[in-house]
Amino acid sequence: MVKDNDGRTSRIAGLRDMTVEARRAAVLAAAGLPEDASAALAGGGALPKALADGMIENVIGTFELPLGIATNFTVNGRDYLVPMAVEEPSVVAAASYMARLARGAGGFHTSSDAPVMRAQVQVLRPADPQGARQRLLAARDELIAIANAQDSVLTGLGGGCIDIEVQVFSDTPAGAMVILHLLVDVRDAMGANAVNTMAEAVAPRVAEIAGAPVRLRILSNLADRRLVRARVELPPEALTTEALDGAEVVQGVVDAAALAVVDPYRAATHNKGIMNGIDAVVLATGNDWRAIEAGAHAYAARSGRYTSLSRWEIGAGGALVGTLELPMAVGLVGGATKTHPAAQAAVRLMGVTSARELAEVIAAVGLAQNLGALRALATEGIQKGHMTLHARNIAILAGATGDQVDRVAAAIVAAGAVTVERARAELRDIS
Ligand SMILES: CC(C)(COP(=O)([O-])OP(=O)([O-])OC[C@H]1O[C@@H](n2cnc3c(N)ncnc32)[C@H](O)[C@@H]1OP(=O)([O-])[O-])[C@@H](O)C(=O)NCCC(=O)NCCSC(=O)C[C@@](C)(O)CC(=O)[O-]
Ligand SMILES: NC(=O)C1=CN([C@@H]2O[C@H](COP(=O)(O)OP(=O)(O)OC[C@H]3O[C@@H](n4cnc5c(N)ncnc54)[C@H](OP(=O)(O)O)[C@@H]3O)[C@@H](O)[C@H]2O)C=CC1
Repeated sequence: MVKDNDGRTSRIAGLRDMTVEARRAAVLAAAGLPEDASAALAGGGALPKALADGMIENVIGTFELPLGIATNFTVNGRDYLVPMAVEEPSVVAAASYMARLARGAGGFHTSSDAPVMRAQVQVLRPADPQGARQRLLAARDELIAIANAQDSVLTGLGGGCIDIEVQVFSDTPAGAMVILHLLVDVRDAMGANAVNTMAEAVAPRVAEIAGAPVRLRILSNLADRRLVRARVELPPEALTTEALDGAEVVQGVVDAAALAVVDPYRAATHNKGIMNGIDAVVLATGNDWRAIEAGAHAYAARSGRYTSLSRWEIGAGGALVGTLELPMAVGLVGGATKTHPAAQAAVRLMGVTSARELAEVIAAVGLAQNLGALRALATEGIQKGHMTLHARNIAILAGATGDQVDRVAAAIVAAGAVTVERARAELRDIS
């Protein structure tokens, strides 16, 4: 077992072949977590009804998803076991596989901006939009002070409103508008509530200064001051398959990725593959996946044309170099991150101690997921690996239970017919 310098390891041989209980125990042991984290990760009532009732409205129960662990991740020289809540087969396997390949080449390298969010305050139809803009910019210090008076906890932690920006839209369907942005360092929070409070607090003074009414006061999910970046570099040998040498696979990945740069139809699917990994970790850690999705796709369209969030190039020595950059507004406090017991246990399992560290690991998972799909698409095609794992779902749909599931799944994969009809026939044969 390779261990990193924290004594934690993300490499657990044979994990896939264990029972669910044995896997959970192995994962907790590898993460150095005590047994008491086990119940929260096991599901089956880990989110008490009373707690759920306090989280949203009109609660009638809880809804569960499988929680899997992506293995093999090394990010900036540190090992991470990554919790992923997702319903789609082959996502966890593909991420783990690509992380295993990356691990042999130094793993993933990441960086991130300070956790700065934007809140927007919309001023409607000022008589003098440019004059209003300049008056607001001149009142920068006063507006920052009003904003920061709202959250002494945040400012005490070194965060708070750090700047303002003002933009004029002289022609909208509702006339001219001046939009003030508050730029707020939200530290370890996702930050929506924190910045919304500030936006509402500055609004009356903004209206006074601009000489016109204010309407919207809300954060922007295009968190482009809070970007995260991940990079991986794989020598061609790492990508060699039975049928293709490494250089061919590298070229195949680069070719496949190029279409997503220029074609929105392909970019949507390519980015969906990235979000397969990102959303699963965002969800497992109790974060707001709609916010992450909105930010990612708005960032992908920032030039006016929707494009790929990642880039794949051929670097020195024929290495495959992959890079990903996107907004990542995730937190370790606030929202469900501190109330949901499984989310808290997932964060402990990862061993992240800041929102930025969490964001960076998530970006590494997104890049690994993207490579998993591209490698499969550039070589054997997506159906082989994906459908093999999907076969278990099909077996269950056909009515298989217990050990019938694996037997039926193996039979329909061997027959090359991963369909419910074939699974029913196989089930009849073994019953
Ligand atoms: C599925 C694999 C990994 C099989 O690939 P394989 O070559 O059969 O795998 P393997 O059995 O040789 O195992 C290699 C490693 O993969 C992992 N692995 C392998 N199997 C398991 C498993 N059952 N449970 C847990 N981990 C698994 C595991 O890490 C293992 O190493 P180990 O740690 O064992 O030494 C491969 O075919 C693959 O990566 N396929 C791509 C799958 C994928 O991308 N799925 C996403 C869903 S499709 C989609 O929604 C997005 C898409 C595709 O449209 C995006 C786009 O178009 O860009
Ligand atoms: N468009 C969108 O995306 C929207 C999203 N939301 C929701 O907002 C929620 C997230 O808002 P968020 O502001 O993060 O949540 P919270 O308001 O729950 O948490 C943030 C607060 O936690 C306190 N805090 C304690 N320790 C820290 C620390 N280390 N770093 C930062 N803050 C700390 C701060 O002050 P204090 O203790 O004084 O509160 C801070 O204001 C999510 O549930 C999201 O779904 C809401 C509206 C819109």
